[in-house]
Amino acid sequence: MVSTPLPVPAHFSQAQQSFSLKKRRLPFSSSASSSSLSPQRPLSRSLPPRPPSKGYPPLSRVFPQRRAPWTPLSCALIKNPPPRSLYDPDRPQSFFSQCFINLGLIGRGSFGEVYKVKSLLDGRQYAVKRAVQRFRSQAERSRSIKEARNHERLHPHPHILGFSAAWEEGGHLYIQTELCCTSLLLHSEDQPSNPGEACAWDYLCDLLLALDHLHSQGFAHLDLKPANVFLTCSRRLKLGDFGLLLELPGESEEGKVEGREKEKREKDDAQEGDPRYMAPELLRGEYGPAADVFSLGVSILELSCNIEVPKGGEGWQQLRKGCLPSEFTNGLSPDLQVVLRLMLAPEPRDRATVQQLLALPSVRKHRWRRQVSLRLRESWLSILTLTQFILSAGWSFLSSLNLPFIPRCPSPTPCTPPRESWEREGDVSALQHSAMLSEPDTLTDDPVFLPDTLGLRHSPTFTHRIQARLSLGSTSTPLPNSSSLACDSLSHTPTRSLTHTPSSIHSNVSRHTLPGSPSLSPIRLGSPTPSNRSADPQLLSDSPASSRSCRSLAENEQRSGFEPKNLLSLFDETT
Ligand SMILES: Nc1ncnc2c1ncn2[C@@H]1O[C@H](COP(=O)(O)OP(=O)(O)OP(=O)(O)O)[C@@H](O)[C@H]1O
Repeated sequence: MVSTPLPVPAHFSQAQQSFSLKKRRLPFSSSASSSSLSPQRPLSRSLPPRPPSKGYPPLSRVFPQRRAPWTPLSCALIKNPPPRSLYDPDRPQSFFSQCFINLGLIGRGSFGEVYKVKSLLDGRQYAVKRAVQRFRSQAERSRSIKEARNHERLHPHPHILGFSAAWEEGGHLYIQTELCCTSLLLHSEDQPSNPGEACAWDYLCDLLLALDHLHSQGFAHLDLKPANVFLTCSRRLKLGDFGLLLELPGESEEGKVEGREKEKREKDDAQEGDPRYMAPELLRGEYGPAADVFSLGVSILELSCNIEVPKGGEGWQQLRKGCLPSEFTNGLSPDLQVVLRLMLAPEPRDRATVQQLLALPSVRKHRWRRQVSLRLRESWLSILTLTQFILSAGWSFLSSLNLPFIPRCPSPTPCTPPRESWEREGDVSALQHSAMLSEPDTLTDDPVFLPDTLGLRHSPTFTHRIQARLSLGSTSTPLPNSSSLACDSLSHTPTRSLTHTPSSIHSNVSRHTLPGSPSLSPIRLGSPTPSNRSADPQLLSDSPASSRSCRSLAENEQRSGFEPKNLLSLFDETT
């Protein structure tokens, strides 16, 4: 009997037809300038476009707007709010500005921006994901809260991204999690060559342990893919992004009935994950832990064979019928091929469970090796960090003694930076200045969240979701550049529409300014009124206050060691 091909969702229509070798990410500098939004990139990382906005809270131009209050969303934060000495709601600064030092933007996804921060509560570094869009409906708000609460409910595990807190402020959702180095997708694309089978076994062992923990707690992830897996500095894998997490029905009879109702509600709510990693039974509405095993199988196939997995077409159908691309998998060891077949069985009941996979002799052997190498690497890293700390503490102690035989660090000689970096510096300072000079709007965004422009790494799904949104399904529309996208998604008021070119690392402009950045009081930008003249140093000379701030600006610029020289002054100096 000829089996009917599986129905293909509408958004699969622009899919790659088959398997192809993975394209390597360009070196960082060039990829930053050419931007990850290059139209040549394969259409391989998209998810269905988000539903259109159903409305937006009205803003009054007549009555002053008040910042929407800070609302803790995670249970831990509700029970233990930060002490008033750290966060005082009566102060004009946001909760984020009062409790964290923003160390910079580390990534941008379709849903939010991720910042590296230092918590002022415990002095440790975290990642804070901030939704770029305000909640547009109550349903969206409930979904986001559910994501945060579900993540919080997962007990800590060495292979699950640690959750710290979630809150809402100014209509934006914030989720504070453990800080990692990068995502598995970015890491594998950054490798100069195929990471090989040994790495694939490591990834498999870590992720099987993560899934085992998740499934034993009664959850299914439903969106497992390399972009949702993070790597720590010791190369330990952590499963993250619990946006589609599904709670499975309980074991007891009572629990089963209640669970089935809950499951039905959850399923009605459930969204589709990335089509490339999606298990075939999800299209029939059968959600369960087996779907995670299939997605893990596709991820390991992708990583071990270094291929782009198709998101539709014949290749997609074949993979869901249990046919692996032999031209790629023939190079793998028989053990890994067996494991892949067990994970990619078309029917969920034929598919191996996580427990069965963990019990396989080949997996047990690699698991043991992986544990040893992880422990060694983590111990080595701890020793390095400790040594570094002791050395720097010792050095600062010796320097404070002013001993004659301790050489002083020579102050950096000012040099003329290459032209490109002037331009970038100029862009950044323009950005910083515009942020510092603009009056903090009670409703608009906190200036700590200025858009980063260069060095910013969009999460791979971001580009394609934006493209999907822009072209509404047509791939022919060329993508705008990243700066215009940043403006598009981030500017809420005309004064904030930034027309700069991609520029350097996002910097922190809050009450916690980074060392060397000028600390100016907020002044509105716009036409040259007395209050905004400080934006232009030439206009400053006539007011004492403004000349003071100009001087401090100039001093700061000198301190930073970059002072563009013109050719005439260089000529004067030499003659
Ligand atoms: N905890 C973290 N530690 C380090 N980097 C992170 C962390 N969380 C996210 N990132 C970085 O930020 C980028 C964007 O994050 P993320 O993918 O979670 O956003 P998103 O909006 O959920 O994206 P999408 O929904 O498109 O997957 C990632 O590619 C990753 O590089």
